[in-house]
Amino acid sequence: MADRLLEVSRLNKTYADGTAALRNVSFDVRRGEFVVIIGPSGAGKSTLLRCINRLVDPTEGSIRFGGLETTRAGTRQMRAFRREVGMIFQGFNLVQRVTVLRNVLHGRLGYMNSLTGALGLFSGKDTEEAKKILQRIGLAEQMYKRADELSGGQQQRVSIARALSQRPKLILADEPIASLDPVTSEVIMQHLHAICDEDGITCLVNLHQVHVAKKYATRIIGIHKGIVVFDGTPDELTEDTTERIYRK
Ligand SMILES: Nc1ncnc2c1ncn2[C@@H]1O[C@H](COP(=O)(O)OP(=O)(O)OP(=O)(O)O)[C@@H](O)[C@H]1O
Repeated sequence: MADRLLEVSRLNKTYADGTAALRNVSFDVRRGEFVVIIGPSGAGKSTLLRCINRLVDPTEGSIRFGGLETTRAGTRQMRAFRREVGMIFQGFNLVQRVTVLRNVLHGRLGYMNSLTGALGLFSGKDTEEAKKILQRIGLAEQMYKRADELSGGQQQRVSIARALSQRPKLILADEPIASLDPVTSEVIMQHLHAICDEDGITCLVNLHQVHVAKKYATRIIGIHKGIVVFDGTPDELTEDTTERIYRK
């Protein structure tokens, strides 16, 4: 189907110590979906996102992104793939000592050659674009501050802005609100959801909070011990199913 962006098929990941983190995971994601992955600690949520962005090598199975089999992609194809996939992490992963604006511009590095990238020679167009993104996410006044001068919620907004500056087709967010208070978490989820919705960006988010998943997801995938045990709409996720996902 043409509107399928991601196809995960019979994915297995067993770590070197024998831990089976993912078992036969299969699902497709259509363009524009906002998918939330839930499951208890250790269920395999991070491993799944890391296999999709190729930070972790799957043991078996296939991951197709826009038709590209990422598990067999060459260097050039991986470079293009990395430009099209934005990552958001629990710990923000910003460069603390540089400005907010420069952190956002780092999203453009995949489009530059290694020399201009290493020297930080961002174009005027990229800089203007980064400023617009910061305005959009409510951080225009902070753009010349160092990243470490910002609150956790502001830093996470910077990391959303950095992902956006890549002009991604897919955003993978690994527990983006796990270290934030409930009010700040809400702000982050609102920004992430609104941006993906407005720009037609597909999003996969790992979350621990079921009520947040139900509020924002167009679709929820529940993982228990490496197995997909639920895949449906927020309305279809009953209390019984939630208990099944989180059972010990
Ligand atoms: N590098 C690794 N080596 C060995 N085992 C690992 C490694 N990374 C994760 N695991 C194990 O794989 C399983 C899945 O872990 P993963 O971090 O993917 O789960 P998770 O659902 O994201 O958990 P959390 O919500 O706590 O982050 C766990 O049993 C974990 O201990």
